[in-house]
Amino acid sequence: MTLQAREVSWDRGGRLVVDGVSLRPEPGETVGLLGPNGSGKSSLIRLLAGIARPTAGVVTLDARALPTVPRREAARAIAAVTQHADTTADLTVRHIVALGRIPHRGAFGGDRGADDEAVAEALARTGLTAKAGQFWHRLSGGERQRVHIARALAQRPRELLLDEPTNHLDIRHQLDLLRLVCELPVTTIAALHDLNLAAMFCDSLLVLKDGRAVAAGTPAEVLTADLIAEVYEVEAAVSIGDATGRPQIAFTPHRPAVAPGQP
Ligand SMILES: Nc1ncnc2c1ncn2[C@@H]1O[C@H](COP(=O)(O)OP(=O)(O)OP(=O)(O)O)[C@@H](O)[C@H]1O
Repeated sequence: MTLQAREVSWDRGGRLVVDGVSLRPEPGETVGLLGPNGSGKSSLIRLLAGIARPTAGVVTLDARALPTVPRREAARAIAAVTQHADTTADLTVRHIVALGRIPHRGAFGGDRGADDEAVAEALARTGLTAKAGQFWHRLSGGERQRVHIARALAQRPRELLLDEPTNHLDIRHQLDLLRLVCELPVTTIAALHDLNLAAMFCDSLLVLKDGRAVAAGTPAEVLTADLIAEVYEVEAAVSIGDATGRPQIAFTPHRPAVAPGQP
């Protein structure tokens, strides 16, 4: 059992930005959410995180409607790193990562040893151990992004929701982060823009367009040249990598051919 969406819709300001989308990840798998700007990826992540409620359909955690799950239980199970996550307080990296432990604290405090261990592990996994004492305002954009991921990891969630987790990272850190996410025994749903990274690391993909799910399946099933032309309106050649057995996408500078009669 995992976090699932059943036919969820979200009317946001009079427009359906998520329109009847279902998502049923296998426990432990990494799901890539794809789609052009404005297709509803962040909105779906907000619904799955319980930050917003769907106007139709239901998000479930272990088959229970999310609003009926006790707040603390949901906060322990689900960690979300949303877009533009920021912190105004000027804390050190270690303090910010330790905020991920808050859902584990009871009325009489928590297990200090377990907290310290989880924070140290999250810092190490995200390559931030040497930066633990540094203040937030002295970090680069990519380092800040890794701090947010580390905070989510320190929470030791079962379900991890990531909205464009690699957008500020250099290529090494992009690869490191996605490799890490895949190795974690955690169900991860990540909105991604880079189709090659999605193909390389995700177990399955869900493609959104105008709020609707237009394709779902393994990267090889989903990432065809036709689908890329239809959804992103770009021309691409798709091959299967010898070393990876996964699709590799090479884009061309041309616009895809349009059907006769279309503008
Ligand atoms: N606060 C809001 N109120 C009303 N509509 C919104 C709001 N935020 C976003 N939208 C609209 O919802 C739609 C989906 O946006 P969303 O951010 O979910 O897309 P996305 O796929 O994550 O896009 P991107 O790749 O650009 O991050 C867009 O058309 C957007 O204009």
